[in-house]
Amino acid sequence: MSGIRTLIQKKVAFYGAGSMAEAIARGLISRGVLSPSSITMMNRSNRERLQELENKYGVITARETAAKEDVLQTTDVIILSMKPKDAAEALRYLGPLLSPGQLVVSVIAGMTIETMQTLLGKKHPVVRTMPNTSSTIGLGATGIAFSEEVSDEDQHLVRTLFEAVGIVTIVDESTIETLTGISGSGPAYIYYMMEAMMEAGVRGGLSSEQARDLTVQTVLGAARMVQQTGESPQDLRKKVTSPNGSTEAAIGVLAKGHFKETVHAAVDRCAERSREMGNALKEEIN
Ligand SMILES: NC(=O)C1=CN([C@@H]2O[C@H](COP(=O)(O)OP(=O)(O)OC[C@H]3O[C@@H](n4cnc5c(N)ncnc54)[C@H](O)[C@@H]3O)[C@@H](O)[C@H]2O)C=CC1
Ligand SMILES: O=C(O)[C@@H]1CCC=N1
Repeated sequence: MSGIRTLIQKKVAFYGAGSMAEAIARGLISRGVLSPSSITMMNRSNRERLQELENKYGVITARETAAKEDVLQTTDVIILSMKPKDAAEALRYLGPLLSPGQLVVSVIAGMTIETMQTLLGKKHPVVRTMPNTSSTIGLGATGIAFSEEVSDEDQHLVRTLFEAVGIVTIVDESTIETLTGISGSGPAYIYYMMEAMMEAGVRGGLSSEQARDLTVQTVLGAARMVQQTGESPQDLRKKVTSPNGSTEAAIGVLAKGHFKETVHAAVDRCAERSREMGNALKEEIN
């Protein structure tokens, strides 16, 4: 891959090698933003998983403690991509290894910039992001909040990294939990809706393949309609809904089941849960 020109000439390490790390790494590689040889992935102890990532994407992996330590000491951008419960230990370990030129980027739900810097033991430049798994295919949606210490150049770098795998919005840190409730966790709500539509299709006599194809195309088409026509979902919904017709009947059932209120409550609960996870991490400081 060394002959391929890539957009960013920086080394990036994923500290945590699960689904989110894979989604971003895969997106960055397939979009030609980073070469696989610029990416190092590491996890706590699952060597088979690292072998799988090496085989699939040609990335470098760090398995032994000394190799991991070397990566964490020398890589330009370290992407924290472990679960919140593992973050405190990892950040405490990382802090003393970091030198000033390195940038720490977190995708961890709930963990605040303040908590990150406290656990690192210094006011190191850190970035709090909330991406989603659609980054895998370049259709991610990522919210980003920077600590004061992040230089303009590094802000640009992080933006470029995440824009390569979807859209980016820079937000005030205070809104990132709500953003998690919309776009971070949002794909799961849409999948849940799709599961229900497919099940209903099969119950009504469609084959599972038909139900799947029709549901997928319907979700895709609806999202594209909002994007490409510029019309609001409400106006587009009205165009589907003939007076006294079948759609109106269906929407009536959803409204009776408090569909909108349920979605609002789900988003609120997601944001609240992110805050709870953040608070649990904060408590680990003392
Ligand atoms: N999955 C998703 O849709 C999204 C996840 N996130 C965030 O991404 C983070 C990771 O989530 P997933 O990828 O779903 O989790 P996962 O469980 O698939 O992956 C976590 C990885 O972290 C590694 N790890 C744990 N402790 C470690 C340590 N001390 N040193 C090195 N590696 C360590 C594990 O071995 C594993 O490879 C979470 O904090 C989550 O909040 C953010 C946005 C979306
Ligand atoms: O479920 C979670 O906690 C993570 C954060 C956003 C999506 N997945």
